[in-house]
Amino acid sequence: MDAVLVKQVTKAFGPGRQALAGVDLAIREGEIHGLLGPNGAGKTTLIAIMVGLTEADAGSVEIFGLDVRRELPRVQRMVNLVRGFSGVLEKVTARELLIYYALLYGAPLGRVEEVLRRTGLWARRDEEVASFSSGWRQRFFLAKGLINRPRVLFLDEPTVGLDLDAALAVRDLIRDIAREGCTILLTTHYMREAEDLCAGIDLIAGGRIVAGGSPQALKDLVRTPDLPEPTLEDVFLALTRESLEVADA
Ligand SMILES: Nc1ncnc2c1ncn2[C@@H]1O[C@H](COP(=O)(O)OP(=O)(O)OP(=O)(O)O)[C@@H](O)[C@H]1O
Repeated sequence: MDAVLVKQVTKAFGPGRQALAGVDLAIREGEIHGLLGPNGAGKTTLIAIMVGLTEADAGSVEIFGLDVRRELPRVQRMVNLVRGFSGVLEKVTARELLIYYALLYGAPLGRVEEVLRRTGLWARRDEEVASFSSGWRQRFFLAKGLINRPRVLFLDEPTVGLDLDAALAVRDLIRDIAREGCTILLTTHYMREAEDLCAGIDLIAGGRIVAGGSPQALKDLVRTPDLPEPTLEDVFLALTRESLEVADA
């Protein structure tokens, strides 16, 4: 069974403001799946629909066979969402905040220690999250994202703004989380990150999926005698620009 199955999802934010124009997407259980696209392509809107924060105008999303619209409370117990650039409360320690989230989700309090250890935050559990550097903050948000043992974790630009070392540490953590069986949908503007982490990638532009497949399969799509060894950046530029030119024509 697919962990996530999206069929013909559309969403408009008013007349002439079509954010998603019939998106199909499938993610296999246990996979780290990339959703890549230029600014305004529809990635965040699609994630919001997949986790039940926003309603699609048409189409359906299933998480492990459960329809997000009809089974929202059950779906929300199975998923979690981590965004880059999230704010945190002042004057509260990592442990205190995680206890709060555990109570909110009805998770056993023992889960707090587990996620603190899992994310390397145990030694800093009694420090204020507001005092953490961006990289440590992002670890905290991953810990928060794991508090309800999600089967699918949505990561919307989880390494945005991090320096290389911090980004690499977060990527390692993402890989470990997937290895433990969690399915992950990742958006990122860093092609290297997508290539390092993702088994499958969908490219979205102008609210439509323009190509999908493994990083290698995507490169094969744009390989030419002039460009015998395309990078994922080449793929991204060629396919997203092409689709936007068609949409503008
Ligand atoms: N709440 C909203 N009201 C009106 N328009 C919106 C709203 N949210 C998104 N949009 C529009 O929908 C389109 C898709 O936006 P979305 O944020 O999903 O793109 P994105 O791919 O996540 O972009 P980025 O890479 O910049 O985060 C954009 O044209 C955006 O302006």
